[in-house]
Amino acid sequence: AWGYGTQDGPETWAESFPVANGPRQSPIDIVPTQAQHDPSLKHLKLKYDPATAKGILNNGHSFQVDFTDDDNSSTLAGGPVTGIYRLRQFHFHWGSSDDKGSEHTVAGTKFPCELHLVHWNTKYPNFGEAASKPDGLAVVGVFLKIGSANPRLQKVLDALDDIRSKGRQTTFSNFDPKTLLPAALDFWTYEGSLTTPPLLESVTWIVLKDPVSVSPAQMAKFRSLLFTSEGEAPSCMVDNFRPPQPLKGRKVRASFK
Ligand SMILES: NS(=O)(=O)c1cccc(NC(=O)NCCCCO)c1
Ligand SMILES: [Zn+2]
Repeated sequence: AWGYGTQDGPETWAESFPVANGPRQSPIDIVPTQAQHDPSLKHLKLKYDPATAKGILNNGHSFQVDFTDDDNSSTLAGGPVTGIYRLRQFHFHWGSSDDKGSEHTVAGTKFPCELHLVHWNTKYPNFGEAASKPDGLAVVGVFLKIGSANPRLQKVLDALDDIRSKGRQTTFSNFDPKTLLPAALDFWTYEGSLTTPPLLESVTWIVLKDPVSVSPAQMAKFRSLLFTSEGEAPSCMVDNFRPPQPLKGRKVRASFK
């Protein structure tokens, strides 16, 4: 199976997932001076109901907070997408030290952590179907930058003690992911893919320009998770990020001047 190590990491993924070398792979390096302001882009409309938060899971690659997605209680609309996309889960990618960890980079700058809020297009019957369509998914990316402790992260980080090993999950309720976002929702957008296998080219990426803060102590909590299951030799869950991929002629648009 795939991972982030030397034997199973991003440089090996094309062996099992040839789309890894496809025309619209993610993440990318975002170069602000090359991004074109598109005044026709609508503002992002995010409506999240805290009651849809369901559980938190260590899936062996990251940890994710899952949401019930059987109605339009938690949705994304506007921005670069047409129609309504339902929130499915959010998760993070982070580094072994504060100088790396994000998947997208900004003019070569790496952030210590990146949050992904994953939504699927309700024109399709479910997430699995949507994930195989070119307009099936919309992922909002948020950079985390080292600074003061972020109180909005604390409930998520406090739950990590219960999901230390791969396969562990616990209930996680009454959480509004909107509290994890920066004040301004200015964004860059481009057509890309899942950043992990199966690397499906089905994602409209919406990467927010403004980061939110995370403290070094909070980063240490992310790094206390394990890639491995209980009973296996423990391996710290760190550096679970794919490096930037070739742009291959794609345009990155900016919602702001
Ligand atoms: N990292 S990401 O592009 O936001 C993203 C979003 C939604 C799904 C995925 N990847 C997967 O679901 N891969 C299947 C197995 C992953 C963990 O079990 C990646
Ligand atoms: Zn991700």
